[in-house]
Amino acid sequence: QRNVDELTGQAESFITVCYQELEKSQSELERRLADIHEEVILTGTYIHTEEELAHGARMAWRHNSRCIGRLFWHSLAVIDARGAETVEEVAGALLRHVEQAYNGGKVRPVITVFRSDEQPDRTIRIWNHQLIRYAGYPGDGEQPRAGDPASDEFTAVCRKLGWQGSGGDFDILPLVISIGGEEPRWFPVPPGLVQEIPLTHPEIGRFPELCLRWYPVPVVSDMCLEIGGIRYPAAPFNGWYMETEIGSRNLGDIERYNRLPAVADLLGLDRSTNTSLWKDRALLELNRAVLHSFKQAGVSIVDHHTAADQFVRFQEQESRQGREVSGKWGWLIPPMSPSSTPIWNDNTLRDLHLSPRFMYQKKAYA
Ligand code: HEM
Ligand SMILES: N/C(=N/c1cccc(CO[C@@H]2CCNC2)c1)c1cccs1
Repeated sequence: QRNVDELTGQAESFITVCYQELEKSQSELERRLADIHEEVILTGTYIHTEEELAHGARMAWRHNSRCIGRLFWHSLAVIDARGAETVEEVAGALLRHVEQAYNGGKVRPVITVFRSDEQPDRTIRIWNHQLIRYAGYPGDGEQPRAGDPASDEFTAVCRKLGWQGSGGDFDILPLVISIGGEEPRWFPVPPGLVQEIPLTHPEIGRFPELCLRWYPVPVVSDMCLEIGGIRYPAAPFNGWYMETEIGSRNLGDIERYNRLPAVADLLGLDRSTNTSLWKDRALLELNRAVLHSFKQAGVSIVDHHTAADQFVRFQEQESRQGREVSGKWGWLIPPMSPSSTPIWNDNTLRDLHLSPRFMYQKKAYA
């Protein structure tokens, strides 16, 4: 009985706000609430309409306290894939998501929502952290490591399932999907689907000697979307990149590709002392190379200053709508030159833990 009351309460809160924002009438709201109440009593759950699913997903983005890119929350394209039954159908939907999101370089924010987790034996899980990501190879005593250390564990799972990579720094991992307790199935990403971007620099002609590249679209695929008490454990979503994610973190972090020394050496910087600020100069040129290369390739990307300004516009927009903004300062400030952005001095940010929301969930493997 508790679950029925808890679910009914969560449904009521969501539907009330959702129908208000969609400017539906009071009678339509009351009818929907009565129908849901009956459905929950009869079946123990309830099914979202396409409209409720779409607006709920947009609200979950708008609510996320860690996201700097929320100005465009209203434009999220929502693909309803709750009817996908087999792993083959799921894999097909994921490949279509990547294509739709890339959109020839004019990246579109898209989310694909698969069925909710009512029936455990039919629950779909995507084992990838992101649909497109590079493999990681720890190497052994003799062999040097290769690829993205963040992918080492998942890459080992893929190899155990029979997938083979080239062992290089930029092998694109397969899609790994499971349904209920079944063994996961893996599907290679077709080579032509991902137009990777080789990194060049606007002034440093020898930059390509670093042999660096990155994929155009980040599609996070391991978070759970919760709307009005209903959980969707497979709901991959993408936006476009902010350049520092690639330049400062993915390629810059010591425990990731750790390329700052190589960039500094190419620049002929003095790495024998911190006071030359060689790491800072390497970070700057690496981030400039990322922006330059994406622009050259005609692929959407945002720099951290523009993204911060857009976040301030989002705060103003939300204030006009009479909504408080949920924010986590430590996540919203960019990893490069944070104090030069307007977010730095914002001491009003609070994490409001709003729902609908995106949640972390137990890894599908290990
Ligand atoms: C449109 C362009 C977008 C940009 C530039 C952007 C930027 C970012 C950045 C830089 C982060 C921090 C990531 C990190 O430090 O690892 C973030 C976090 C996040 N974003 Fe956005 N975002 C965008 C769109 C979206 C969309 C479309 C969604 C979902 C519908 C979304 C949901 C989230 C969530 C859930 C997090 C927190 C992830 C976590 O806790 O690990 N974002 N965003
Ligand atoms: N630009 C982006 N960046 C990210 C947004 C959310 C999560 C991530 C990756 O998160 C990892 C876990 C915490 N940091 C790295 C990256 C987007 C991905 C999907 C929509 S926008």
